[in-house]
Amino acid sequence: MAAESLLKISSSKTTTTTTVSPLCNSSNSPRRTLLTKSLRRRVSITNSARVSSLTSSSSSSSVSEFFGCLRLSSTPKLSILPLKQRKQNHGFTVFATSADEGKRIFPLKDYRNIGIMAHIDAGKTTTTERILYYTGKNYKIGEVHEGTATMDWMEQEQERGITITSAATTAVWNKHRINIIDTPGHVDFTLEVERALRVLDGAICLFDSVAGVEPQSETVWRQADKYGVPRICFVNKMDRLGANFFRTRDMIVTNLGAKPLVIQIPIGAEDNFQGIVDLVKMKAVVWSGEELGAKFSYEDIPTDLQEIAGDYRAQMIETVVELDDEAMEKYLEGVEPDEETIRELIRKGTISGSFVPVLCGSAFKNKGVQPLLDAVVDYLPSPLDLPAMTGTDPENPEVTIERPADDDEPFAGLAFKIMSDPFVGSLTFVRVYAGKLAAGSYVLNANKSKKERIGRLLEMHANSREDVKVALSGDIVALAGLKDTITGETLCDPESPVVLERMDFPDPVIKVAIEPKTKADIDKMANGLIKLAQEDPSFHFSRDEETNQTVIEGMGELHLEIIVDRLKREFKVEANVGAPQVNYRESISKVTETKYVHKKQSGGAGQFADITIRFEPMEAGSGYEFKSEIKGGAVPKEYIPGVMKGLEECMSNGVLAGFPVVDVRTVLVDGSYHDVDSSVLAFQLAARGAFREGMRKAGPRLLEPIMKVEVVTPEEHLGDVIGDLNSRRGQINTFGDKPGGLKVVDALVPLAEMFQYVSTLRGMTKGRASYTMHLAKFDAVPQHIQNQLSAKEEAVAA
Ligand SMILES: Nc1nc2c(ncn2[C@@H]2O[C@H](COP(=O)(O)OP(=O)(O)OP(=O)(O)O)[C@@H](O)[C@H]2O)c(=O)[nH]1
Repeated sequence: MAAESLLKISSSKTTTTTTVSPLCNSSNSPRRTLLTKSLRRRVSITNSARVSSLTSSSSSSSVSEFFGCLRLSSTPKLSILPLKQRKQNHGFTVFATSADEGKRIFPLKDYRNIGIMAHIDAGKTTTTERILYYTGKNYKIGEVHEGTATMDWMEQEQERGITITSAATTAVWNKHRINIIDTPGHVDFTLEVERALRVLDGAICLFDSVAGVEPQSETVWRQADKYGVPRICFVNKMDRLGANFFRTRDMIVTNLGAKPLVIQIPIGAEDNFQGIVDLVKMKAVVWSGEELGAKFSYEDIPTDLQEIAGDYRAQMIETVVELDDEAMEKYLEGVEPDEETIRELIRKGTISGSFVPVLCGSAFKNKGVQPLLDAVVDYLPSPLDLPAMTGTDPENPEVTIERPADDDEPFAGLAFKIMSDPFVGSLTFVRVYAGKLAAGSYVLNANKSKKERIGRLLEMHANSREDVKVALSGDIVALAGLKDTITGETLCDPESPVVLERMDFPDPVIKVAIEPKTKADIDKMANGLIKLAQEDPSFHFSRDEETNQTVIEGMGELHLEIIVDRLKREFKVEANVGAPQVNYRESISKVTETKYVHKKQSGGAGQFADITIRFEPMEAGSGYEFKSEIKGGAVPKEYIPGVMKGLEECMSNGVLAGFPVVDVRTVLVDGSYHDVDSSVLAFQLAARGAFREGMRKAGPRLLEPIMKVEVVTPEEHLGDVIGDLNSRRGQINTFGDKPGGLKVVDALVPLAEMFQYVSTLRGMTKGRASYTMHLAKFDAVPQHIQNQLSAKEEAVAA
């Protein structure tokens, strides 16, 4: 995965965030299990083990083994009002349901599956709340700063005023069904954005018109590029002091390398922000007030804006006619395309990624939201506008299978999020790509070759829900009652199996030891951790049998803080938490060859295996590779899997300090065997021996995460900020200026030196500076620190 790690700390809100990446791996890769700690001393479970241990009785022993004993609490029943009653209670009509008795209500061409993404605090949740209000689904608006926003339904979200989990909801605008996923801006939760982007067809990218394009916007923009998600930009907060639409437009070019297509310009700014000029209609859209539901009217463009509006309209038309020969020819003859053609061409260019339409407004002051919804409908794609989803045949991964968005195709959907739920146990969010999915039916989990029964199908509205009988292609629904399916797996028609492309998950970069405050809470903590890990593939936990400690691993300090907080609130477990530690990696610096003979003769059948392994360093981010160069059957084919397994097992536990080994290729170059005494196990044991000896000779190195840190500070604190970064082993790269007389410092600093930086920075600058950071690379740690960490590991092992 190419996403990068980023950590944002704002002095005004105590928040810390991170995402990661170069070492990210696919969840089905062997490296997922390698992440967990030493096999020799520690026990850990993989995601799939977590899920099955939770839900199937046959595997419950693995959980009991893990935590001594574990009792799973029974789940209370969910009481949902019948749809009719709910409609009456809420006093609004729900017509978003996709199917009535299996019959499609909204044609697929009228579906928009969209996400809203941006930097922290750009206004994603506020905009979503306004969308819900204006589409008639929310009868009472929630305000983020009052802690009543519908989409931010977790207690922590309401208290902190931030979004942690993606919430899904459905709304209707202009006879189109819009499925919206509100995503978090904090980088510790970027996995949520990644998951959403994987299943969405289009996105609204929000910017704060004062700050412009901020670091996390860059990160999510690159994530959207990775999945080829068409998007439109909304320059929000035009009412704020210092709002500047055109500067933000320029930053879209310079910071994101994108081609903006300005289709609206603001009328006024800051206190005087009144509305927008719609360059497609060439009309002013002016709101009569700032309150919720304020009316707007189409008017003539104010005189002082006519020239600039004309210029931007000309630019817009010149850009769009390039997409169509006929329109271009007419334009060159002096005939402008009509409104409908302009819209069609903007749609074409948005979907093909030729440009990104740019709009503006103020979600908070209720200006610009309705035209934004129009743009979603007009310019973002329906599932029919995108290439058919492809996957592979589970029996034969070489064979590619297409699943076009069509209700008559065999069912295929992707589970993209698991959410633990106090009422139904757990909810699995699924994007239906093709076919139909009915409550009570059986589907195949193609990754596990296991059938699953769909207990209930729920259409989600933030934290409330409605039962539906059938989900159709294009829908996003939550399923209750699945037993074995985890995030990223494919559910499909058992008669037409297909495995859709899986999602990548980032590897954790920090970890802390955690223990319940009372012994009685051991079971409860285990139960809670299993459920939380089920929901969040970027959160891992393992148990160190020697120290009797449980270690939780995640994407940043805030990520783990929220996990501990959720343990307390949702699972009623008070926990003691240790100091955070960095997740190091181990690698090698030179090529070496090691011969190892495993030989045992103790009466009965003996054990014999002789192998020569070459260890080679690989480029950063390459992970681990095994190759065989055996010729003439020196090691018979049937024993080679034993060698692979033995080496793979050791990769989770490097020789220096027991950290996962990365960027190493192992090559089986030679060996010999015994007709009677050789076995797969003997070769596995020989491989382990070769690993221990070979790695020590190959110049082992400890690698640490190095963060790219950007600090924005008033000039008077610049000296203190730089001095402090230097004392943290930081390497200052550049200085620059930011709007408002602020200075910006770019530096590379080891993550190990950045814990609690937020408090230091706040103290040093009286809360006036802020910083963001993301993972730049893994690099060798200085020798004296490597020695300290190795010594510590040896002491534990002794
Ligand atoms: N002045 C002004 N304030 C706004 C506007 N939109 C949102 N805000 C405020 O900005 C703050 C952050 O808004 P949110 O909607 O929580 O932003 P977010 O992007 O969802 O934040 P995270 O989920 O934490 O990343 C809140 O106090 C909002 O009231 C706007 O258009 N104008």
